[in-house]
Amino acid sequence: MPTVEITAIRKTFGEVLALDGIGLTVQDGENVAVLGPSGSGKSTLLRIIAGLETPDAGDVAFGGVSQRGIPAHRRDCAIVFQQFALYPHMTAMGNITTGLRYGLGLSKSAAEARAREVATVMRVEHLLARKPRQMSGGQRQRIALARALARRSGVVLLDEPLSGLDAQLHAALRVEIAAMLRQVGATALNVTHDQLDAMAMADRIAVINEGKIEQVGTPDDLYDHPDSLFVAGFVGSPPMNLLPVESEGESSFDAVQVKASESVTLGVRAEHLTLAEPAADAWPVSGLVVLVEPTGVDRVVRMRTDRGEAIAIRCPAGTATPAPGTRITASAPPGAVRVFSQRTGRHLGGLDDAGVVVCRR
Ligand SMILES: Nc1ncnc2c1ncn2[C@@H]1O[C@H](COP(=O)(O)OP(=O)(O)OP(=O)(O)O)[C@@H](O)[C@H]1O
Repeated sequence: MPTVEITAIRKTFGEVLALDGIGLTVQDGENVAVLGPSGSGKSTLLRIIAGLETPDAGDVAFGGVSQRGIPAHRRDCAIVFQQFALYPHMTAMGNITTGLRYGLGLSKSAAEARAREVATVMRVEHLLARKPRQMSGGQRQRIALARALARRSGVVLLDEPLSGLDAQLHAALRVEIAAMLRQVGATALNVTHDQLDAMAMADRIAVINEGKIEQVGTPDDLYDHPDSLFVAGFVGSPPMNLLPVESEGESSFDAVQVKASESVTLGVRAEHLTLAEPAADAWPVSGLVVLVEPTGVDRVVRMRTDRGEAIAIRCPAGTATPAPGTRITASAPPGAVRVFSQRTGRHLGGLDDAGVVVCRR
């Protein structure tokens, strides 16, 4: 399967700069999620890779071959859109085979054999004689995916393939799609605004914001080592707790003095805060309990500090949790705290790096 190389892609729509120098390489057989908020440029990037949109600058290459000037229907890629876009008057079999017959030039019997093969893998054989209106949303999406995979393209592009499905189906199909892509070995790009989908499905995630890539990494990289405030606040559920501090100022961590040449923000994950008796070197942060959310696996205690920051603390299930309105103190091991520049939004590397000193008062 081809490697997809995206180099310095720029795209404007009139005044709007949709993509601002995007570079990304997806390895042979790898599944990369492009994760970002609405309007960040995800769909535009996918459409450029598919050849449905032309970039102002930059290039897309499949397996080392530039796709410049190659029309969408001649590129070795299949795309699954958010809207399933099945032909309503055709059966599922017709929907899968049409492209194979008229796009790839397969005979009717060869196209139908291939459709049956992929339908078996997708467990939708029993739906082949049905028309879209006779299927549920999840079934229609499986057929749309089967249609894309039946092309046996080297590159599979998915644009929010799970949106509009109910929560249970969404979670089930997420697992199936990821397994299916692995099975066919396709090089896949999967656009989503849902970080749980990205974390669950992808080998690596490219986080995109305002037309630029913020960070590319494995789900664990992004979670444990966010390069920017944007990634820290976007990846993870709950997202990283963020505590702004003016330069030479005090933070909501009671025991902590920050000495920095610029204003910084301290970040700490909910599971690194504990309500248990703090270790001697731990950093305490106090506030009022707003809400306790049982998640089944554990409980998330929502607290508001005296400075007004919203803090989430993950507590093991079965432990006693404080009632709303109670004043509590949580604490974090200093090593779990990340420091970000407020000016650039970037991670400053470590507590003592880049002119930032964070120490006990
Ligand atoms: N055909 C177009 N004409 C004008 N502006 C466009 C066009 N397509 C996209 N844009 C603009 O480009 C930016 C990126 O849009 P894009 O659809 O790629 O974002 P997205 O991240 O996929 O968003 P969503 O998750 O809401 O689909 C947005 O500001 C959008 O308004």
